[in-house]
Amino acid sequence: MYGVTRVLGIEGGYKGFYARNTIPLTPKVVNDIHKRGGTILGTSRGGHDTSKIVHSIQDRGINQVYIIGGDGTQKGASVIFEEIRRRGLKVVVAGIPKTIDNDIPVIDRSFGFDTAVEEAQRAINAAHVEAESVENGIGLVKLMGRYSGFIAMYATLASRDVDCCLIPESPFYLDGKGGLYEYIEKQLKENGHMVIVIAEGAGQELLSESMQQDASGNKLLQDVGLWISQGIKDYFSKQKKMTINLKYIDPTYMIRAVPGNAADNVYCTLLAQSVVHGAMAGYTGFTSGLVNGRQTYIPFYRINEKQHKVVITDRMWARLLSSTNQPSFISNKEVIEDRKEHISGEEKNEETQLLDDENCADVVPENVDDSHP
Ligand SMILES: Nc1ncnc2c1ncn2[C@@H]1O[C@H](COP(=O)(O)OP(=O)(O)OP(=O)(O)O)[C@@H](O)[C@H]1O
Ligand SMILES: O=P(O)(O)OC[C@H]1O[C@](O)(CO)[C@@H](O)[C@@H]1O
Repeated sequence: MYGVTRVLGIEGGYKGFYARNTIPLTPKVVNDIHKRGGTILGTSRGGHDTSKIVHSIQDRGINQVYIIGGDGTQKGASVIFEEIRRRGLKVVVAGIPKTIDNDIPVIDRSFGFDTAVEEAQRAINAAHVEAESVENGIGLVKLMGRYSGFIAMYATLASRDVDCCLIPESPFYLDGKGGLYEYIEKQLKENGHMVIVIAEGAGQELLSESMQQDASGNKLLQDVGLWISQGIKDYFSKQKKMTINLKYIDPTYMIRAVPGNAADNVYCTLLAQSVVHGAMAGYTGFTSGLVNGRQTYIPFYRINEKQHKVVITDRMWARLLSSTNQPSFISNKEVIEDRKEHISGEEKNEETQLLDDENCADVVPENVDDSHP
């Protein structure tokens, strides 16, 4: 359509700009890539040397740069865009939101998220089958989500087999009234089994603090799945003298490695075509994505101004609580504070904009435990 004859793929993430060869991306090379998981270009963490990257873009005579990845990648793209602008180069920089975590703000969802939620169903289903087959069975599934629990929340909502979903945004506690152990005991007594989903970033404040970071500067997390498995086993064997059968499933990399599903493949086509149209129309410094179902170009500064996280005082989390019947682990006071924070000024999010304040009673979810300090 635009008469482009040369498209280069940069290998291995940002460091590939200055450390490795390029791959010519011809129609033949990319023809079947949507049927494979992973990336034919390779990926890496760290290695964002802005000056070297922009030198390499200049040296190679590249005039449009399309950068595919998660929230960190979009930040890196923005820094490249600023440097290109500073040098006065005529080079477009555009971002494509691709991450299973769905932690990129503004847009409806990132490419890969839908697939991850779908694939997580298989693990949750396995956990349910295993838990149901034994006496006092607990199926525990760990899902990805370092800082945001979208995969865990949506996988839980989709499955309906989950009795408790733990995410980074919703602090929880183990012992005492309204705690996780009490809830597990109740579920086992009532149903004989239960399924727990935990996002990898959940409850990290309860584990010993890790100071380590990966090459991109992301905090290296402790394995919360192993930790909580051990905690539950110890609690029931030592404190309750009760036999439980806990099966822990960690499908995280298996989920990330699958090819995109149909919905994600359609979304990917839409993102790819739109981002090229945007660049060809002369836009730069933007990420392409759906907002309220409409294709948009969002300036990097808007994409990168905050982290996208589950808002636990919004309706989606309330829907989850009422679907699992788990304790909310938060007090009325915390809910009200949190709502104030999220409803203030222009920060009103899409969910809360559906009703004006005057249409709302002072609603606090019924299942909020008011008794815990
Ligand atoms: N603030 C930043 N400035 C420049 N580069 C950054 C910044 N944050 C991250 N990057 C770079 O972006 C790349 C990807 O970042 P990161 O490893 O955090 O993954 P991501 O894009 O968030 O995707 P995911 O976490 O979903 O795998 C890395 O090369 C990292 O160095
Ligand atoms: O172990 P790795 O390859 O650094 O990736 C783990 C991280 O990648 C992500 O899946 C995003 O791709 C995060 O949810 C997770 O914390």
